Amino acid sequence: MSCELESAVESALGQVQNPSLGTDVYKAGLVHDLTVADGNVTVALDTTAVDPSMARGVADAVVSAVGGVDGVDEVRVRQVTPQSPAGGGHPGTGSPGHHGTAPAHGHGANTAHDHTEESVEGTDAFEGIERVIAVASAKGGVGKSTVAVQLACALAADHAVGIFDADLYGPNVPTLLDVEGPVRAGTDDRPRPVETGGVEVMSTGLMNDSQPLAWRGSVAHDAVTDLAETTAWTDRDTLVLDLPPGTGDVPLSVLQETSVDGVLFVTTPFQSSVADTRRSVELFADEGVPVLGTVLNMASHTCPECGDEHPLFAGGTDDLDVPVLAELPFTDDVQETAVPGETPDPFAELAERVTERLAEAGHIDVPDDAVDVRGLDSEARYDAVADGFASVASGDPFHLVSDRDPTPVREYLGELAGVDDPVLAFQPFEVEKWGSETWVLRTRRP
Ligand SMILES: Nc1ncnc2c1ncn2[C@@H]1O[C@H](COP(=O)(O)OP(=O)(O)OP(=O)(O)O)[C@@H](O)[C@H]1O
Repeated sequence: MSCELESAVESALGQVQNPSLGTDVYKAGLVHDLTVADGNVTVALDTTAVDPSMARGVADAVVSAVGGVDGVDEVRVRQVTPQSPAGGGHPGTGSPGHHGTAPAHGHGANTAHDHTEESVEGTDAFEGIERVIAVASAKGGVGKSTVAVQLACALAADHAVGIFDADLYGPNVPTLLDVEGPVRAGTDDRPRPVETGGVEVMSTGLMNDSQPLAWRGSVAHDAVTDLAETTAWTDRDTLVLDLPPGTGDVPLSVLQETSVDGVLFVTTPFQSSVADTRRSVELFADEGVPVLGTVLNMASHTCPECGDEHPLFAGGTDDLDVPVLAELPFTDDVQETAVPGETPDPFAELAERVTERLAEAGHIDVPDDAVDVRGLDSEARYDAVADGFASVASGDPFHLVSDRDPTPVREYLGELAGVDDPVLAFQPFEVEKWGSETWVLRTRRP
């Protein structure tokens, strides 16, 4: 460990203001632990005392400030609570409470600088996987895991599919697919998924009691994102993510910290379930996660005697603002073990609808004058941002479309605007993720 680097990092942390407490994050005691090793910096940050609306901004500012220190290659911010162990991540990996890329100091359209955005990388749990589809539900027991597993099996007919069970407390994906652990680690110490019929499966339900789950002591969302990040998938193009039910901390942080292209909600048509789903859909949409649609599960039952179809729940779906992609009957087929590539009809159709909706979600709703830096190299990105920003008057909106998390660009915008504290100056500063490679930033020129 280099002492110079460590003290440079500390002094960068001293520059990050905590707007709630009116002092820097270091003095405010928010930094619980700091590890600097070969250019990799991990900051254990407790933002529980910070106004929740600003906590994310503080974490972003830490990534930005530390990422700007010469010699820093990667910055991770691990969110900790006063009770959680600062170093409670998976051994050797660290758990990514928040991560991000950060630009270096002094970058500018005309500045030749080696330390560009590309040289400072965060880790993305599902990096390299073309499309990640999350399956969520407002309530438990509505068939979310069943739909997730059947969807994965249907997509496996044409794709290399993985399924990740993010339900720490009720992991039932292994049971539905009839697979067992234990999970084995490769030479790189990363857990290998278990495979069935070409589908790769990872779940805490595959771990047996004797396996040293260091992350058991960690907060739940860290445990899940940690496992997501370390799992050694093999060349998957599609990943189905079975979220825990509800809209608590765990599903939300999993969505925030992974590259999810779209979420599918599962509900029964029962009135209160639909009403809860509507609220959950709004919440997820507020988080910037594209909601693909809903599945109405156990909608009807076909009488084996007379062959007539009977609705199972009273109520409708008028309340839902998102399309219903499938109505699934209550059938015994669904209760049988799911087999990759051999899926009951309604799920094959659902897979097609989901694929269509994913393509539609690629459409981005931004004004024509938004600056689009997707696909540009580092220098061209800075040029495009500088040009676009120059044409924006003080108080007017500025929109940026990027193929990576644009949060660190705030520092650069701050330089362009000549403000001392970009976190305070750029309000609002909203980053919305539209897909695994599309982010939209909405802010105003101070
Ligand atoms: N369409 C269906 N027809 C018949 N049985 C179904 C159907 N959908 C789900 N089930 C059954 O309902 C039970 C609950 O399903 P599942 O475990 O998928 O729900 P869940 O929403 O994931 O629950 P939780 O998240 O609370 O664990 C399972 O026994 C499953 O086989």
